[in-house]
Amino acid sequence: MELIRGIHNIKPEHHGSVVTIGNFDGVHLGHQAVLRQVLAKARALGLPATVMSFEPQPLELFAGDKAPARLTCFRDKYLQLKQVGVERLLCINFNAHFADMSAQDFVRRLLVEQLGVKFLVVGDDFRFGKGRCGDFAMLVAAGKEFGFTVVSTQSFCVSEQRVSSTAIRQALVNDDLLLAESMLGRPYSISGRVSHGRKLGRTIGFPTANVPLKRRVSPVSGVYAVEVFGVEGAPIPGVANVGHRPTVKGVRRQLEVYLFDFQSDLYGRQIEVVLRHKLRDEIKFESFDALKAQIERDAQTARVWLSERNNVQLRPSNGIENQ
Ligand SMILES: Cc1cc2nc3c(=O)[nH]c(=O)nc-3n(C[C@H](O)[C@H](O)[C@H](O)COP(=O)(O)O)c2cc1C
Ligand SMILES: Nc1ncnc2c1ncn2[C@@H]1O[C@H](COP(=O)(O)OP(=O)(O)OP(=O)(O)O)[C@@H](O)[C@H]1O
Repeated sequence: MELIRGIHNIKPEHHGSVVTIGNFDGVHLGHQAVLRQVLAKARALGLPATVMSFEPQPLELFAGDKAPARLTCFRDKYLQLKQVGVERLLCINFNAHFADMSAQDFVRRLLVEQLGVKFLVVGDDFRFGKGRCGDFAMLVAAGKEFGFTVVSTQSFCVSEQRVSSTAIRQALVNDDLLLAESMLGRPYSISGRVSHGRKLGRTIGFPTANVPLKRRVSPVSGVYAVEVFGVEGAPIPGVANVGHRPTVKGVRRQLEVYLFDFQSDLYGRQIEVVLRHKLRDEIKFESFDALKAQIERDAQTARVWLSERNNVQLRPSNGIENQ
């Protein structure tokens, strides 16, 4: 998949495309349905399937700290879009200058002159341009004038609820990991590179791999039974905390994971931590010893939960129990 970083990097050879526009945070099942539509049309027209997305997301510019939590960082979004077969990702730096572009300029300069869009797929509630003045009707009218087709997406629902990044964030805040999974089409996970921590964990028998969340606001917090991918062929079970570690006066929020029965060095490795089950909220303990005792209990509960889950999954589906 070709990544075009910014409008200034759109080249004449990028002219002529089938485009969809949005944040695509999480690349959930609703997004995937839209992308299938885009890919099918792109194949039929012999043009590249192109996603236009924004970094930061518009609300991250407008609302700052009050912006909704992010389901995926840009790296994961890139990989997920690539995996579904998108050929081009145009990532627009959503800054004050871009936000100031009029709806007319967005259509004429960007969509028509630079991208030469031939077919556009957007939600019928899509708004764009300075002051969110542009809407679906305006795109349809512009399509007639400049010779491109605009279609709206059909709502993709799970259990009669429209799948959206917002609904998934809400499910995660409610600790409903299974509902989030049913809308994402995969379990919720956090990926990142393991960095050096304060190395206090190992002094209490729980060395942890730290994954900084950087500027990303996480929709989850607390202690989870997890499985870690990307280290060995098979996932490694463990227990993780997402939070700012009030007991040790931690400042920044991060993900810390203790992998069961695992000794090797993970520093610098890119890992994916799949959250399987929430155990509890993060709390401030009176002492480091009390924290240690609780982490021991957390680890034990996580081990039991994960092994029971695996036993259920290994059980034959014809109802005959293993002896
Ligand atoms: C399973 C688990 C649960 C944790 N729960 C809490 C908690 O409730 N409160 C807290 O302040 N820190 C919690 N922590 C974070 C510890 O404070 C942290 O792992 C320890 O200080 C080691 O930090 P280090 O990686 O910088 O060495 C937890 C860590 C793990 C692995
Ligand atoms: N469930 C869905 N069914 C059909 N189209 C969808 C669905 N969810 C999103 N889309 C469409 O996918 C494109 C990108 O969506 P975008 O990421 O902006 O919205 P979203 O997932 O609904 O997020 P939010 O909850 O933040 O509004 C848009 O054209 C949007 O209309």
